Amino acid sequence: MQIARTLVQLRAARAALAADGRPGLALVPTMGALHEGHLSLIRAARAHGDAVAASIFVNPTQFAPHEDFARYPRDEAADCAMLAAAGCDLVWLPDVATMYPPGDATMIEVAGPALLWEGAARPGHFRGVATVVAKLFGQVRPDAACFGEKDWQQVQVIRRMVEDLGLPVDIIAAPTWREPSGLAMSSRNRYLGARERAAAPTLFAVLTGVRDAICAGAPVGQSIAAAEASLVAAGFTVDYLALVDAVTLAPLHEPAGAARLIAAARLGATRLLDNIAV
Ligand SMILES: Nc1ncnc2c1ncn2[C@@H]1O[C@H](COP(=O)(O)OP(=O)(O)OP(=O)(O)O)[C@@H](O)[C@H]1O
Ligand SMILES: CC(C)(CO)[C@@H](O)C(=O)[O-]
Ligand code: BAL
Repeated sequence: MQIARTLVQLRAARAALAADGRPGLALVPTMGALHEGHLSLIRAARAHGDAVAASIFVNPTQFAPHEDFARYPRDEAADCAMLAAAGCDLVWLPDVATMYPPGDATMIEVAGPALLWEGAARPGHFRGVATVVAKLFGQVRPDAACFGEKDWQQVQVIRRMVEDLGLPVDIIAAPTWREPSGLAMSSRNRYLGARERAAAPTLFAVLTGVRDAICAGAPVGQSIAAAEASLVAAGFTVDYLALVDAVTLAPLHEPAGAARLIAAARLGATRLLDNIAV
């Protein structure tokens, strides 16, 4: 596995892959602190592309000032070992000055699917995500890029940006990788204390319960209100739990077309996301 830390090294590594007869490249953007969910993306990317690159960059512009940028888990050595073992060909490890050079003055603002939910709970978050993903695409020049459905809204925002800007990158969405308890794997799960970890799988259990109730004909508003009450009883603070159009993220009052149940809820200081198809 080649490791690139500068744009010069990245270009050389990219050229070496092409010279090796592997012109197609799929990128898996990450913020590191890797787990099995990330490795499932590497496998999905391998199934699509000739070669696989991963990037690791904890992107400051997608964190608000009060959020966990400074304490976000970082373990580059363990991440690189996991990527190499998973068959990754290239890892891109840029620093902040490479991603945001002096005088940097361009940000990408997606409206539409970025406005509600995570966009409302974390103002500026998707602006940072869209900007860094567009930069990564420009630097790595992948043919495809793979993102996890765990961050459902993020996938829709990136698809919107790629379509609107005409970026030549196929977006692959990979299913959410879960622990046996049902808890969606996430780098932030390592913030959970023992009691919080025991309560965390309730989020997925509650989502599947709401989905089943809605599919059996129960009213959406009533099912969601009952689910929020169950989450609060389990110790969560609910940021949102909503039935939405799977692509536009517009709220739905009854299931129609491709619908998604999305949720963000906090256990202590740890914010968990999850979603399922309805
Ligand atoms: N459990 C999972 N299943 C599938 N994809 C995942 C999972 N967890 C993360 N991903 C995907 O991995 C990519 C990188 O995500 P990131 O590095 O932020 O990890 P994370 O576990 O989502 O961390 P965080 O706790 O910050 O949300 C994203 O496309 C994300 O959706
Ligand atoms: C896509 C991403 C790597 C951009 O920083 C990040 O939002 C993430 O890890 O999901
Ligand atoms: N996986 C989403 C990245 C973030 O929470 O900033």
